Amino acid sequence: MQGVSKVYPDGTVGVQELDLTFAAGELTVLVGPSGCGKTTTMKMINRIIEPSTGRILLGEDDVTRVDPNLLRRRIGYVIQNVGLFPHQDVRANVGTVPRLLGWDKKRTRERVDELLAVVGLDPATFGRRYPHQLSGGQRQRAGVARALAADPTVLLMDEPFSAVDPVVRERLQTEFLRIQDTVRKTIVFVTHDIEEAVRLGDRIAVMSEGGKVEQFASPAELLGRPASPFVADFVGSDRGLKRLAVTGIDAADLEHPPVVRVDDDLAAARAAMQGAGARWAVVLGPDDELHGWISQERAEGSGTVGAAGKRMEAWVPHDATLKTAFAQMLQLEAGWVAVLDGSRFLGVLTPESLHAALRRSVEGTAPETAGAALTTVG
Ligand SMILES: Nc1ncnc2c1ncn2[C@@H]1O[C@H](COP(=O)(O)OP(=O)(O)OP(=O)(O)O)[C@@H](O)[C@H]1O
Repeated sequence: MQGVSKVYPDGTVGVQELDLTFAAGELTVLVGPSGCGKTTTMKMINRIIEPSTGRILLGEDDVTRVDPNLLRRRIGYVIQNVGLFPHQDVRANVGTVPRLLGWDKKRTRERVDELLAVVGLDPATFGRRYPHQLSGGQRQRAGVARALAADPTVLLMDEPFSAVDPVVRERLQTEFLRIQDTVRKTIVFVTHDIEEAVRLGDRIAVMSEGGKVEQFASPAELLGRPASPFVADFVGSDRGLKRLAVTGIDAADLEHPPVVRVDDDLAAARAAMQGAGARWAVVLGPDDELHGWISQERAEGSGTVGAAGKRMEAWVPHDATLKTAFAQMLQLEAGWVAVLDGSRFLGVLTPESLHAALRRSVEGTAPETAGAALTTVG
């Protein structure tokens, strides 16, 4: 979108001089308070609303020069409460655009069944049902399948998950992320819910009244470095906590306590802890798999580490987020969690290293300015 404005006939400015680039294959979220122009922005992309000025390019094409009907077949559209046709069954609903495109019956049917399976609706069970015979979550899934039917390059989603309860919403979000992982559409997603924005977005545009973009950034950057008091206020005072959910574990974040083996004797364990100046050591099996841990106290006397050590349940895979690691720590009342690659031990996270990892994530996403470099030192 280049210099796009929308002034409604009554003089209301929906959006003003908007410049935004949506990267191919990414999910971009438009988020902001009610009335800030999110829906106006989205609906100009498929020309449900005509822009007053400016240009909107889809690849090479200026969308204002494309026949709107042809345009909308290239752009899937999912709205709140789905907008499924009430008098058509699920199969007919999902097959809408392929039919418009003149696909034959067999091809349409195959595509519909494939998509229903993708969104987790068994075609045999749900294909012949009408929208009122589905739950809110199932209707939403059918809506997503319909939007994907003709394999559009772009998907517009306007608060698609806001009409269902929080538990169903979270499940739909998880499923949707899985679908996006396989289809990799260019998605513009409108929500007023910052949690949803942070969870789903590759990039997030925070908008304020008049369609002004206050910040356009990755979730981690938005939470770590809000560009203005407006953004800081909008993302919330618990943004530090929210950031845990969007920050992955980096090898450099891990701590490396002394390591002993299950069949080592206790004298060796004592020596390892003394050598490292540590009060405890991680106990590993022969293939570096996590067995547990042993404290200085339990390492007194004679015998093997395996017999004296304690089992350890607190672990996370290396591709988990800091939030998962922190949740494990709290749930198991553990002072640390092990980070594993498959079953292989990589290192541990403690509250201190979690905190350092959060700080690192902010510094890592910051532009390379002299100021940022200075704060990193020390
Ligand atoms: N047809 C219209 N005529 C006049 N003003 C309009 C029209 N449609 C929208 N507006 C105004 O344009 C501004 C932006 O509206 P828009 O629907 O884009 O906001 P939004 O961010 O999507 O809000 P919400 O989160 O409440 O859905 C608002 O002030 C709204 O009142």
